[in-house]
Amino acid sequence: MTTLQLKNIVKRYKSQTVLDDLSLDVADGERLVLFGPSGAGKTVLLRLVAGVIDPDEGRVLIGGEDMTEVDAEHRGVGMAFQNFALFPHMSAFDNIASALTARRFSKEAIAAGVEKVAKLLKIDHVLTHHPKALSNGQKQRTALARALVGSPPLLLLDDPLRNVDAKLRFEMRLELPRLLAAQGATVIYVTQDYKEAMALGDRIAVMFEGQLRQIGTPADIYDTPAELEIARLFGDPTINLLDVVPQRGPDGAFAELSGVRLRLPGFGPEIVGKACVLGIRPESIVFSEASATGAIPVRVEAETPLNEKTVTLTLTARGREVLVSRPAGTPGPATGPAHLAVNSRAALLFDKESGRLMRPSEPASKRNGEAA
Ligand SMILES: Nc1ncnc2c1ncn2[C@@H]1O[C@H](COP(=O)(O)OP(=O)(O)OP(=O)(O)O)[C@@H](O)[C@H]1O
Repeated sequence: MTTLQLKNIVKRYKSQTVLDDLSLDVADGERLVLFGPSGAGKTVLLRLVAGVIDPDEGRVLIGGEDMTEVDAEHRGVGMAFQNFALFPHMSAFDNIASALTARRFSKEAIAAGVEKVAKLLKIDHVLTHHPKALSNGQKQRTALARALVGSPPLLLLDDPLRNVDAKLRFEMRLELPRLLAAQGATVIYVTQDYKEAMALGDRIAVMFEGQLRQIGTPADIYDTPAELEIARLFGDPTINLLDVVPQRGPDGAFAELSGVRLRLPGFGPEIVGKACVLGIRPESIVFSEASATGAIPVRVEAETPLNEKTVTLTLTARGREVLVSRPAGTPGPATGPAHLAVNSRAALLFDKESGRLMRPSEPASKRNGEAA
């Protein structure tokens, strides 16, 4: 059963169309991450599902029932906001309990519910505190506890980790999937952080300017981003993007890098002579011997050691920057001349004009048989 269906939703504020004919299906128990830049319309979409605002056009179905005209409190939806939105005059306990009091639970049932979720979120020792006496992390957990306490079948979380420090964000990124899975709820989770999106989402819906531009598993989005803009937003260091005009060779199309031919497996005459952008993730490139087939000469400019990887900036013969990423602790070249081997099967080709990903015309099985 589909828990949530949005059908052709349009939302306008004055002359601005904030949600533009948006349709989306979220399956029962699925964790869908809504990812996109600031102003994309993510919060408006969540508020619309919650029933806090109404669409100008389109329908909102929850559990197969049309809820478009139903009030927020009767939709069975839990929501946590990025700014916590806690009641300042209430204790953490009362803030969490406020989600239940409207539903006429007994005092004992409320206390049991609040304590259970507070323990889970490790805030059971601060339940008597008012928000001003809570750290940002505790406020964030209190807001989350309030959203979780009634075990709503549909949970809407609006960038709940945005205002917490990096350490807590890291911890919560690990903890939240387990916590949300234990709840068994269907979750829509908004974030602008691609790592959070990849860690938390069964699927990621990428949103720009009120439209969903791509929906897929984290691997789908990372490996085959539908647009240049999406490719740029996923990955650290960011994907290498190089302008190329593919040419025709004896074995199919190729692009030239530092005077060396990089084959574009599966692509045919349709891309020859066309302005394209070649996308190569830094981890799809390794340093190689000068004598290796297809070795691309570069100059190593600088190296940046990060936590789990080392990133090297290189320049091609034409002065184009290419980043290479390798696991930390593995040997790399000194500054000066070096050679690169590119895994051409992992290379992506985008139409420069439209920014759309171009798909190879030959089936993958045939391409897999070719040398990289
Ligand atoms: N009540 C409102 N009145 C007028 N415009 C609004 C209103 N609420 C939202 N908007 C506009 O709708 C657009 C989308 O806003 P929204 O808050 O959904 O973006 P977002 O993707 O959640 O961004 P962020 O990640 O920064 O929270 C913005 O241009 C915003 O200015």
